[in-house]
Amino acid sequence: MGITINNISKSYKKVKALENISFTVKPGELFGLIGPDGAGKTTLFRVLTTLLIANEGTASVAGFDVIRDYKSIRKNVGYMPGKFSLYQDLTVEENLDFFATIFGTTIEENYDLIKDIYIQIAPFKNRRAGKLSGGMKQKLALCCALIHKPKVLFLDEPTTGVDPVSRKEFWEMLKRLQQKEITILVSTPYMDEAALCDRIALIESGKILEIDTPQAIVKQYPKQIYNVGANNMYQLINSLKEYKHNHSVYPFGEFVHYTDARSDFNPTELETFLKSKNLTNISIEKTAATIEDTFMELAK
Ligand SMILES: Nc1ncnc2c1ncn2[C@@H]1O[C@H](COP(=O)(O)OP(=O)(O)OP(=O)(O)O)[C@@H](O)[C@H]1O
Repeated sequence: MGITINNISKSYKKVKALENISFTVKPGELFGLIGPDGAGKTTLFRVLTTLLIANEGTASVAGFDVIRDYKSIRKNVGYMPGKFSLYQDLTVEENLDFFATIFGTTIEENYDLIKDIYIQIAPFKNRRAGKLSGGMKQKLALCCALIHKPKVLFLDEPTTGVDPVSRKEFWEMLKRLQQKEITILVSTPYMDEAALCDRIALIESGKILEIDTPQAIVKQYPKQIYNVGANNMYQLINSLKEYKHNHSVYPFGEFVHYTDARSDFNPTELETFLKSKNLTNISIEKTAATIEDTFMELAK
C-alpha cells in the first residue's frame, strides 16, 4: 500500500520539471519531499494522483498503476493540494459533506478518522471556509482529504503560510494519522519539518539529490560548520565570500554558516581577516549541520 516511482520524467515544453525520478515510499511511512519553490514537488504529486501524465517512467500508488488503474487510485488516495482547494462560499460542514458525498460516503461513516482534527474546527462549522484562519483552513482541507478513508495521503505544502503553532499541531496530527496505517507523502519547503519525517527525499530542479532518514542525511555532511556573526550581516557575507579559503557561505538565521576548504582551519586567522574588513562584534563558533546545510551542500 505504498508508492513506487520508476524513472519518472515530465517536461512543460522546455522546462524539465522532473528528471528521471525513482524512489519508493513504504506502506505506513511518513515520507517527506523537501525542496524549494519550483523544485518539481507539485508536478510529482499531480503525476501520482493521476491529474497529470508523465512523459516517461511508471508509478504505482497503493498497488495501482497511475495510468491503467487511475480510477482506483482516485478512490483510494486523499490529496490536499498546495493552494487552498475548498469551496470558500460553503461552510465548514458543507465542504466536508460535499467531499464525503462525492466519494459515496458520509461524515458519520468515517468520523473516527477525522475526529481528532474535526473537533478543533467544529465550533466554526457554520462559518464559511473563506472566513477561516490559515490554520483552520488547513485542518478543514485535511479533513476533506481524509473523509473517504484513503490508503495513501498526499499533502502538498500543507503548512505553507501557516503560523508556527499551527504548523506544530499539524505535524502532530500527521503522526497520529500514521498510526492508523495511512501512508503519507508530504512536501514542504521548510527544512525544519524534514526532521519529523521517517525518510525524506531532497529535490531540486526536478532531480532527487538524496534519499534517506533525516538523521542519516545530516550525518553525512562532510565538513565542520561555523556560525559566524558580526555587526553587519551584508558586509559579513561579502567578506566571507572574498576570503580565499571559503568552501561555502550562506546566511542562516542571525548568523552566517561558513565552512572552510582546508582541513586545518584556524578561526583566529579568519577573525583577523574580518577585522581588516572593518567588521566588529565578530563571533566564530562550531555548530552542527542541519538538513538545510546538507541541502545547500548537495545543491552546490
Ligand atoms: N503548467 C505549467 N506550465 C509550464 N511550466 C510549469 C507548469 N507547472 C509547473 N511548471 C514549472 O515546472 C517547474 C516545477 O514546478 P512545480 O510546481 O512542480 O514545483 P514545486 O516544487 O511544486 O514548486 P511550487 O511550490 O512553486 O509549486 C517549475 O520550473 C515551474 O515553473
